[in-house]
Amino acid sequence: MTQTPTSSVIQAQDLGLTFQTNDGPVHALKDVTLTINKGEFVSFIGPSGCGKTTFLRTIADLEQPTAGTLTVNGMSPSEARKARAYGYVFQAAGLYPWRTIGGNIKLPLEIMGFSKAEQKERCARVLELVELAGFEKKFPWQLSGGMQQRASIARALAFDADILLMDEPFGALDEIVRDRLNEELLKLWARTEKTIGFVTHSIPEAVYLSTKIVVMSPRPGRITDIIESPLPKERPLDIRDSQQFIDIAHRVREGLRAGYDEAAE
Ligand SMILES: Nc1ncnc2c1ncn2[C@@H]1O[C@H](COP(=O)(O)OP(=O)(O)OP(=O)(O)O)[C@@H](O)[C@H]1O
Repeated sequence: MTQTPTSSVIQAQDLGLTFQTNDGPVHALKDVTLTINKGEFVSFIGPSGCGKTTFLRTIADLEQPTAGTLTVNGMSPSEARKARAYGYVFQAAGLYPWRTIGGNIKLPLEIMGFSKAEQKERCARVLELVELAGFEKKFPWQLSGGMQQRASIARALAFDADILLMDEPFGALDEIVRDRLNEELLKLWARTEKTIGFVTHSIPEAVYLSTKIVVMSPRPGRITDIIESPLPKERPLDIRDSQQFIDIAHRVREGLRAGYDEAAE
């Protein structure tokens, strides 16, 4: 088998972000050094307030770092945003209720000035990818929560950016739907070869999905462990019963506990 050379897509070096608030400075990120390579699926896990969302938002140029350096595809986050380097999926599906699913997916494409024909073609393609073909004319309220979240993923995929940033996209869904979407997301990742940054609170979700798991802890928000997953790329759901899976989950839990202990000191 030939090994594809790894190239770094996101590179953070000693990255810091301190918010100045009325209650004093909040160190949302401190000394974050991380490389995300092309085609990796990287999860960020940690307790509330450890800076997971802030890190994703900094990559997306929605927050400005106060220390260190960050590059996305070799560019500054602002240049990468202008080059439409990524799609972003938020915690809530965030679909406009007065627009159909197709209308929601086409909206950013409209704003970007894609032709009607191109919008139609892209919309059909991404709906197919998330297995929602045939739902283009439905309104969000006619879809289940899981389907709405898939539509929101389709909208993020419509730009065809190489990087997909996902902030707890399945957090509000029940476990059975979440399992199914996790499986579908892995298939989608394998088909599209995107680089994915994924925020979660769930240890099984992080271990099941990721090639790399970044464990974080709060006050200040920092990385306590980076785990390269030895699991194969092809992952049936029952891989979660394997010893290898249990061992990785154990290491994530240990990393989380270490972060808690340090923060309490
Ligand atoms: N705009 C802001 N102004 C001030 N403080 C902020 C701002 N955004 C985030 N913070 C603070 O920065 C820290 C990190 O927040 P962040 O939302 O990144 O954490 P998180 O790990 O994503 O948490 P959660 O799991 O609850 O979403 C928190 O203490 C939060 O209160």
